Amino acid sequence: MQPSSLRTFSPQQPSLSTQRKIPGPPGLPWLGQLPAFLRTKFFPKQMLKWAEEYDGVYRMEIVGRKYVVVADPALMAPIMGRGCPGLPKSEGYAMWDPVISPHPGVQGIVTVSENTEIWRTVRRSYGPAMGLASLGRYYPVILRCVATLGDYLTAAPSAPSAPSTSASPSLAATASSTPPRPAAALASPVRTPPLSPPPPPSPAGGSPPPSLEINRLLKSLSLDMLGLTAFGVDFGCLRVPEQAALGHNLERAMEEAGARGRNPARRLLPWLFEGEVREGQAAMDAYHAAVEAVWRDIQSRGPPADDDTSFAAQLARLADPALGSSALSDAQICAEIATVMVAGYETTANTMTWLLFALHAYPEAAARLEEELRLAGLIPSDAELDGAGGVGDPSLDAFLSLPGGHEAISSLPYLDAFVREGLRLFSVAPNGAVKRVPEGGPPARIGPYDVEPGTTVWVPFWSVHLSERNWERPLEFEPERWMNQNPRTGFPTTTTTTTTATSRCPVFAAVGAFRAAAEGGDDAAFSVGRNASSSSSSSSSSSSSSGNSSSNSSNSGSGLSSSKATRYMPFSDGSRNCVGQHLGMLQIKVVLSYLVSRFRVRLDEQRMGGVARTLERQRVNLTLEVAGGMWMLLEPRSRWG
Ligand code: HEM
Repeated sequence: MQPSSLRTFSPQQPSLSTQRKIPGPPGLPWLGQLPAFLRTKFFPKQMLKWAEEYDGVYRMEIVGRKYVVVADPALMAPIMGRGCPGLPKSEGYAMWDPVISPHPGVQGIVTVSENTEIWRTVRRSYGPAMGLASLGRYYPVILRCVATLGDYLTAAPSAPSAPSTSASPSLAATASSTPPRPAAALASPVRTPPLSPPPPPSPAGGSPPPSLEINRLLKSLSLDMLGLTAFGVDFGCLRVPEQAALGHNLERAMEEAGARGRNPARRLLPWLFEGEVREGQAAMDAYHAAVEAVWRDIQSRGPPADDDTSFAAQLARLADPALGSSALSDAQICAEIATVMVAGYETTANTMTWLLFALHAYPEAAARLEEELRLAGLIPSDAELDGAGGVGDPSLDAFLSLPGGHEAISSLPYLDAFVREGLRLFSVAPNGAVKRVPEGGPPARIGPYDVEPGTTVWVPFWSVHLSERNWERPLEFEPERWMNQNPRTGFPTTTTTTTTATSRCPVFAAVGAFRAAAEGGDDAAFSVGRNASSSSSSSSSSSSSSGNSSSNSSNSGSGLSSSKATRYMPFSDGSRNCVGQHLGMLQIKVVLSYLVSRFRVRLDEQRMGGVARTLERQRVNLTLEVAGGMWMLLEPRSRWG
């Protein structure tokens, strides 16, 4: 089947169809497709199979609940809220609330269903802290963290939070303007973290590097980066093993909340589950204590300076009593801190993990990336390594002396393509976005369909990113495909050949007409019934509210410039897209390029059973990970590491 970007559809006005006309897999009465979900080990694959079978839109029912699943790029806008308010999020997100806050009813911006006034206020305030213009302030902090990981991996003296005793003379220059705070009492350890011990120093040309569970290390790195960039707090997860308990508590808390969401008996009859629920609750309590400690730390700094638009400063402003009734309470601010940690922790760490895996699994792409980094001067030459005389970190120096700094790194074309392709093939949020058509209102119009109130509308990113109807060779890792693709929509930046769609029935013909309209940017095709005449949250729905102005403007110059179709949404899309996407991308690019600069990265084939076996071990709680961790060998490029 051809990718939809290559199709032409007749632009006839489609006739509306009811939800019942949407095809879907057979299911049992009331249970619906539940047995199929329970049978499958990795349900994103099952959903992808159905997306292929039913041409991108299908209907499901699970325990009496109605779902419409959409993987068709042309139908996304009215769901996600691109150029229109979009649908509210499913109330199902509330299952994560016990992690976000110990206070019933207090939510963070990621779980709140409607785009409420608080959501708008918070989101708007994050703009200056998380937008592209703010990235410069975070770059040295990110470098500091990744250099600490590099030192840890080579068992060199770890890069401390006090730059003066740094292993690298140039690390001192990376001190941020806001000095990081020590993390005393932040972690409240509940579980002992099984961090891989640092490998013993390897003599030059000596024995092969030891195997390391890299995902755990990258999770610690991710928390350290979040702590320093977002809150100005040094969690020290990489340096101080006990501090890594913060990540463990967060994961355990998420696991417990997920288990309670799937099985309400766990909440109602906790004694049935022996110590598990108690242990899960203890992890949640410890996590909340850590979050409160972060907030106390931010408060202890006093009112932020006028020109301070850091994330911590913006949080402090949200709580300013001068805002009167609009000021957020301590509980609400803590919920926002907890939210940002939930949202930015595993997503970033697991993406970095899959990208390191990609270096091994796709050696040609890895070689091209290495070549680009070498040409940019980011992989020190042998002469530079020898000249370093074993002092400091030549890789870090190369990054620090790169003209253009973080902007130069962000715009390396192959690195960008490599990361984007990784975010597609290893969709770290495979479940995607889950929305709903509100009860008691009109149906939502999605493409040619009227979708009934009370229906859950599910956009699984795994299906969107890996469907054969959306992409050519979707299961191949081809960074090259990004060389002429709009980074936001995933569609080619030049108009390409077109073919005729196969229409299996009149409903599909109607869908086809909507696709044509989507690719032509016909707004009329995207009105969502319930909101067509409402302006309720439209003012805040554009990504500019998060300072993501470049996201929208990146369409310009594209052959699909006015298009609302999108087949690429690792950071979601529309009004509820990711606030931290620019920061996340920068972290990922710096970490990946730094590790390539300093190490040769290989999978521990023996332990992981090879590339295919590793892929078979993909699993998902909230994010895509590998069961049992990712064991890898990182061989220093030189004896200095
Ligand atoms: C590779 C890294 C990341 C990926 C792939 C990612 C992906 C996503 C996705 C898919 C959503 C939408 C979730 C949903 O609607 O169910 C989201 C929302 C969000 N993300 Fe990220 N994220 C990443 C990093 C970060 C970072 C580093 C931060 C913060 C520092 C962050 C903060 C948020 C917040 C606050 C939201 C909620 C926005 C709202 O609902 O208005 N994310 N992210």
